[in-house]
Amino acid sequence: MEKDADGFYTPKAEAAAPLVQDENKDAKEEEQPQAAASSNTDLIASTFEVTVTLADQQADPNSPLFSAKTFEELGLHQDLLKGLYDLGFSKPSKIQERALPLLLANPPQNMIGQSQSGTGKTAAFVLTMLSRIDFSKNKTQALCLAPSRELARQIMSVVVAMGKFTPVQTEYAIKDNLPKGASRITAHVVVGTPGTMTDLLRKKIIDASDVKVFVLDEADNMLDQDGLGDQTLRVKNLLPRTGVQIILFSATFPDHVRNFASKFAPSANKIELQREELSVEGIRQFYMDCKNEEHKYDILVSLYQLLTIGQSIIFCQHRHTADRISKRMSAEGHKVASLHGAKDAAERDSIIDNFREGHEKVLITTNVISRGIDIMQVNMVVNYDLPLMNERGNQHSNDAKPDIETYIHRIGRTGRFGRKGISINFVHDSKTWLQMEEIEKTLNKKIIRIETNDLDEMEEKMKKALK
Ligand SMILES: Nc1ncnc2c1ncn2[C@@H]1O[C@H](COP(=O)(O)OP(=O)(O)OP(=O)(O)O)[C@@H](O)[C@H]1O
Repeated sequence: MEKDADGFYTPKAEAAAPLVQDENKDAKEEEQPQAAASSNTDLIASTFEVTVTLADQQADPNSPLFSAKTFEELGLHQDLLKGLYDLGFSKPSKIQERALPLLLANPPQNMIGQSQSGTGKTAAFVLTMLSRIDFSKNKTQALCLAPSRELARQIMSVVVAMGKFTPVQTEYAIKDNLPKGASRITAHVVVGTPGTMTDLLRKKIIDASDVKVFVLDEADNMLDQDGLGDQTLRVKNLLPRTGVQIILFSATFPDHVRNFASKFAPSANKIELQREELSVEGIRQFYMDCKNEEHKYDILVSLYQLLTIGQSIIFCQHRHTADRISKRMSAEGHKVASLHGAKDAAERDSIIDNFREGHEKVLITTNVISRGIDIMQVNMVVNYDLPLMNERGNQHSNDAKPDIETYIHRIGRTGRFGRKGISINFVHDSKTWLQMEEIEKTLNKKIIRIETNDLDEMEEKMKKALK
């Protein structure tokens, strides 16, 4: 596929032709000679199944037209293929295989896409944004929203890396990131969080008149009426009424947002996971039976050696818990970092960057980075507090419900793209027991006990799980 006279990268519907031919010619997955030798694509054993429902009910979702075994078949511009190879991507992952032909087809259609954590959803929507931009126009054409600044920054790094060989211009819509006095953003792609994005659109700093792709990453979270739903809807209402392809991606779409998602992205093609398929195979889930709240802290400290073999993320329900245990551990000579939403923007950026670069090995945090964050070296996640539903009063009530979606996202910070990982839940009373049991039941996945008083057994079990 070439750029047309206007400099527009067109993911033409003709891409369908070679797609069918290749599929018939040879069902084998061929190695791409151009692809980087270091590619780790073989790590992704696609054991999970997705259900594809096309907006066009006459079409057969299992047609080879709607699946692509190679990036070349997709008719991606060669500058994007170069970007992919430069990143070491040699062939599409399962979600990319199924989603990209639908996302890139013309005329553009909305998409609601679900696949497990760490399976490559970002590349699917980033390639779509980059493919639809007319680089000859200095106008904003793609917007992407994420629930946290950390995730927005990570998505931006993928846009920049995949677009390395294109003339793409990018800008953030996150707090404290715009140059002072900026009065106009003309970047092709703007990635941000909903509050700041609304602000920039309202003030006409971003002119939305040419926007043709609107992506919500972690879409169930972005649409949740108890959370970011209102702000996200405000952004949508500031975009052109027609001609915008709406793309929603997440590893989870709980029932209470599915309806709203279908209204938000009407007539969307849908890719869905079965509920039993939600948690990733490579993540071994454990629990430790702690005596009480204080014992949880002692156990965490005793785990420190193991936490630092690779990198670990410790999730707490509240900011003050994250601060308290990180201060205490630091005072006792352990090197840990803590990150939560009450820290200022610059500090948040430097904490996550340090962790990403491996300067810190243990990060104590809250749900703020439970979603989307992709750091391959993280091989352990600890639920110091189990995630609980965020209903008013619920967290402290005796029948507080576990937040299954957040649990899936939290443990999904490990076991990325076919790697092995461990998650450990701390339970310490009958309430937390019941909550963990509910998680186990809902996900239909055994959570294995590890003794808190036998460090050797613990280490052995964990090392085995990571093999
Ligand atoms: N085709 C590919 N080949 C090689 N690596 C890939 C490919 N696609 C994605 N990856 C890598 O897999 C990792 C996980 O991808 P990504 O962060 O997009 O997952 P995700 O599905 O968005 O997860 P989450 O639900 O947690 O947000 C990233 O490090 C990415 O670089």
